[in-house]
Amino acid sequence: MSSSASPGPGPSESRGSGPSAPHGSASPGSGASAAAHSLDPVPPHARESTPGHQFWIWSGANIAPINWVLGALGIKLGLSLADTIGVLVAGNLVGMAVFGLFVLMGQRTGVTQMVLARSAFGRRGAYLPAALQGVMSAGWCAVNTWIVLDLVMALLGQVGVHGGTAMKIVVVLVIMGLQVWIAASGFHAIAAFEKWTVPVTLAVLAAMTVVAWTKTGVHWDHHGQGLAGKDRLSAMTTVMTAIGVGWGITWFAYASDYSRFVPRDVPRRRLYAASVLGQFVPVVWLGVLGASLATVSATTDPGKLIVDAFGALAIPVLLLVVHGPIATNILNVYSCSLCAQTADWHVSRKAISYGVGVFAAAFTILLIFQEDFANTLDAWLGGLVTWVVPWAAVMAVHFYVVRRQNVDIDALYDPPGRSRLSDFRWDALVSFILGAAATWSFQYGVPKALQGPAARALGGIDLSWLAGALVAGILYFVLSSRRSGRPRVGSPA
Ligand SMILES: Nc1ccnc(=O)[nH]1
Repeated sequence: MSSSASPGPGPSESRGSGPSAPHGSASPGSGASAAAHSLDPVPPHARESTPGHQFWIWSGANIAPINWVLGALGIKLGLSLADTIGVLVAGNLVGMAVFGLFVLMGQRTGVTQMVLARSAFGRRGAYLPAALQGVMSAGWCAVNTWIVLDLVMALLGQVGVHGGTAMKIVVVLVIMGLQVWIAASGFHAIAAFEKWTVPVTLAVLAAMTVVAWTKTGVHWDHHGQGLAGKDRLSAMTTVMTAIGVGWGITWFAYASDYSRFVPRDVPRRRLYAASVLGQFVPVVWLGVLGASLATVSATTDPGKLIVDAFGALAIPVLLLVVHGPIATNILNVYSCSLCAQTADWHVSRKAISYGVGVFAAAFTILLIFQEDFANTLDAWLGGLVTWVVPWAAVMAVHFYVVRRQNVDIDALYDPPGRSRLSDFRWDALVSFILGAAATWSFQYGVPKALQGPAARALGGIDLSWLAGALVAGILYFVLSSRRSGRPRVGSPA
């Protein structure tokens, strides 16, 4: 086993600052400023995270109302409750199992997910996934904030505080300010926030669930629109892409940004289990809660149904609802700032975080005036799966099959133009682009633009994630082995 996967005495070793030192310019590998530290491999002495932290981070990221809203999607598309729950459980089992593989990349290398992408895509080729991931995480920041607004207003109304659009905008600004502030403080602030707040939130969620399942009259035998044959398969596969497998997939591009703080001697199995369960438990729990409540009322938000059934929960539910976007978006803002640095944007991580906040606040306010909820949401999720799937397939094949987990860490930080990696690695870029085309062709989303020709030919069955993963993964394997023969362990990649 080569030692090349350990950070070694890289540039960060001599800096001695914490992993989130925020000042100055980001010039990874220059050795000149503490700022680059947020992108550099995390040195062994700064790796203090545990599987427990990772569990709370990933649970926090998913104990959010967006998950019950999405759980209701299957019911809205006419599926029975049993089919909806089946898709949620099976899809997330598969999606999260693969998510765990991306978590392990970070522990092994100490490197962020998008810097790792340089290994496959090239020093400048990685600008493409980094830019996409940057836009996606900033977009999430807006979507997660927007999705709770109506509910926050309804709950505030319950406790006697009433207001209109102006008050919604105030709520956006307060939530955005909080989340950007925590994210700008860095990984330790994020880990501490999740560790202290998530257990409380889980308790509220448990109380909500008891009320939901005893007092609201859930129809456990809900048959939906009695879909059968192709119609049923079409709706099930659409839900699978959006929130079954698709949900785990949307998190692949974040995994290593947090697991890089876990020491290498922590057993991989424990880290894998903690991270995968941290995602799986709240996603499926909230999804099932949302789906079951959608059988009571297709139009009323589940949080509102619960408060209507049990008014005393109004304040705890309000806290849970406001906590949701904050716990998720601190990850989005933090990972977004790492993306900007990966694209050699020489601005401090803190400045980027505040910039993301301003952009996301503006975008959230724009969404307030957007009417078509389901369309907007499915378009957003479908669009993500289109690029994350082929990127992830290339990365997984590159890291686990081609490089056999041995990536030359120092080479990742060579300056652009003079990198031991090529600037652009076309085998990865071509596989990525053709994989994205395949994903889109096989997609059958809610909006027309996300209904590709292959999916239409199949009568509306959505196999996008599978098609994209196979095309990008197999193509990358073939191209990369043709180019270099069998790659030598430990050679720059
Ligand atoms: N599913 C998600 C992936 C990434 N960020 C989010 O906020 N949500």
